[in-house]
Amino acid sequence: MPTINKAHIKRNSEDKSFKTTSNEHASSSTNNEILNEVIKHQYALKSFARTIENYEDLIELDTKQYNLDSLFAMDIGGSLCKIIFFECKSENFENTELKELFKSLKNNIFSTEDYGFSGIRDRYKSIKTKTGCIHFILFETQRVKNAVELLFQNDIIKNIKQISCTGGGSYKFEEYFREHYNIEIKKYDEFKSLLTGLNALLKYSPNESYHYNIDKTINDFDKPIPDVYDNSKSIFPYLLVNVGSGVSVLHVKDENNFERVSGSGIGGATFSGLVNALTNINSFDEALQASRKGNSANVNMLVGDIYGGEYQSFNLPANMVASFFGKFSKNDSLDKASDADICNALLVMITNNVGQVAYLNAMRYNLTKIYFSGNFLRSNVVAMKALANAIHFWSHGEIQAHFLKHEGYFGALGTFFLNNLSQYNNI
Ligand SMILES: Nc1ncnc2c1ncn2[C@@H]1O[C@H](COP(=O)(O)OP(=O)(O)OP(=O)(O)O)[C@@H](O)[C@H]1O
Ligand SMILES: CC(C)(CO)[C@@H](O)C(=O)NCCC(=O)O
Repeated sequence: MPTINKAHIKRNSEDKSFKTTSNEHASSSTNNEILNEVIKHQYALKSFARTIENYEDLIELDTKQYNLDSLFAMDIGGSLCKIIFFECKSENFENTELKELFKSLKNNIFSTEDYGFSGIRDRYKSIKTKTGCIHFILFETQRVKNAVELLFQNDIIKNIKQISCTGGGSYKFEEYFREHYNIEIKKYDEFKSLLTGLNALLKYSPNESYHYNIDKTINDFDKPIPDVYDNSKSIFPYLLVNVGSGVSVLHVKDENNFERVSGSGIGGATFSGLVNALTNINSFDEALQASRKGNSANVNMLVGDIYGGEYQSFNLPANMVASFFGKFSKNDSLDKASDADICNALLVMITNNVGQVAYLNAMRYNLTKIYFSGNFLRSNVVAMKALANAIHFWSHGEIQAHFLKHEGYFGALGTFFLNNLSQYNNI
């Protein structure tokens, strides 16, 4: 078995164009660029999906029954733990002790937008409902234990008896929650939750989904364009491609009818894992930013490297990737690649693979609409545009790629709805 010579790459990364060798060495200008890009994307989505409307079908939470348990829902995945916090009105608590605890919980959560090493509250994603506001928080799954302690102080934990939860971690951490906090995990299936959250927002929250205009001659090529729905038409059927740690592909036929038709083990954690193994970069956002500066031709074997130019008979241009990371098969090429080149090649490789799996499954089930969810696409504009272009190109414009403001939060949101909304009580 060949071993990846990470140390070799790291040792030789000194003279490369992108010099981020660790978090502490990242220059402030790099950090600013990351921030700018993320803020620009978030700013564009700011006005999307801010409320839940059209309540005829979506019955509101029963305001008389609030307790601290029902305000939370979690989705503990392979990489990230997503948490929903529902901020109801404090007068909904009849019990004075609970009312006070709720106030201190709110103070704790809203005193900051960053919790510990990895926790983030996505302020621009919060959604107003008739009786309160839904907030979205995430942590790295490896820090889920700290997350509980940071969010809920001791006196609050004692008053939480049960938390609704989905994702693999609802099984993996069940015992831990019981033993350490005396909290029971109420489990919900991850795909049922994912679709409950997604369908609710597609139907009731204006502009949850958006697309990119793939015509580069149009000025707003760079901007996410909100999808406009005709309320008299069904949102079904569609293909959902969830790019989390791994990739799951769901054929969604209608509200209560879906099938997991495909998947791929080449997903978000593959990206993060290989960035970690091959470079000195150790955060997802930094890797995305680095990928923008990289030249993957230092890493990938191109058609031109094999043919000396294009492969004319079959229309394969010289700059087309013949084999991702193919140049690494020659030892001396390792020295020529920077961390940024590697990040770029990895991002494109994984995105291309996701795109192909998505396109082929859409063809297989004759679907013209693909939604992409999951945190691999979190502020990942490069990947989203690449997916939009690839799907358009391969399908000759017949299939459109759609993206979602709440990217990786639908599982947690669906769990929150399933646990609280009476319309789902019979499920
Ligand atoms: N701040 C971040 N920290 C770590 N990974 C991030 C971050 N932001 C985005 N990601 C990417 O998102 C991926 C996880 O996505 P998501 O939260 O949808 O999946 P998951 O629920 O953890 O995984 P699964 O559903 O497969 O169990 C990571 O593997 C990484 O590629
Ligand atoms: C295992 C799950 C479902 C956990 O969310 C996900 O990571 C996934 O779909 N992985 C890909 C598995 C496959 O190759 O089909």
